[in-house]
Amino acid sequence: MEETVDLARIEKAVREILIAVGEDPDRDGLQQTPARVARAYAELFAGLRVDPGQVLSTTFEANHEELVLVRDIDVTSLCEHHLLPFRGSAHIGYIPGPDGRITGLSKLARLVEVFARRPQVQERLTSQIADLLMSRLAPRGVVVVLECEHMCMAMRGIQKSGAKTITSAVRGTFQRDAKSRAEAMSLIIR
Ligand SMILES: Nc1nc2c(ncn2[C@@H]2O[C@H](COP(=O)(O)OP(=O)(O)OP(=O)(O)O)[C@@H](O)[C@H]2O)c(=O)[nH]1
Ligand SMILES: [Zn+2]
Repeated sequence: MEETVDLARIEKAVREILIAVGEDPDRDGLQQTPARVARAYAELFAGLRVDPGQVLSTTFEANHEELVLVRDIDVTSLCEHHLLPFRGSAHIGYIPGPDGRITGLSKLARLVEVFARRPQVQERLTSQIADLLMSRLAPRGVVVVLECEHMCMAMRGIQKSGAKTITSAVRGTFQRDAKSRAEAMSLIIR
């Protein structure tokens, strides 16, 4: 895992892109742009340098063997095909396992951030969240639903703004038991 982002290299590349599209990278408004874009990319791809497992290192005991659901978590990521944003909401639910371990609610949102700040496809982002929760919390089940609009479909190409892509990843009891899956989905899908 690279420890730091090579800012100088991004700067050089962005300057090249500006020239390639017919701009003058030395004109007043663009002089600082390569450096700004480099810093922006360092931020937008910061998740590549974070171990997502660490996010779930704090867990608590609780006598709650029923659904915990955090919905409407803001999610913004960059599609790995065009490096354009896709954004929307993540809904994450789980049923704690027999040993009753739960995690802090904010950690679910932190987990979304770590995986979203990488070049992504929405399907993988969805399943990475579900799989990490399964492996770290050993819950009875996990359900993750993402609803996002992709700028690569809105700003360019087919140019259909407003289209929402919904992806889900269900694990454990939600996969086996249609009733508990339907219950979770009824709370998620409005
Ligand atoms: N499955 C999936 N596809 C995505 C995601 N983000 C972007 N895409 C799609 O990736 C595909 C890339 O297709 P290509 O034909 O290689 O690229 P393109 O010529 O730019 O495609 P168009 O967008 O159709 O113009 C497009 O259909 C995008 O809509 C994602 O998160 N998941
Ligand atoms: Zn795309």
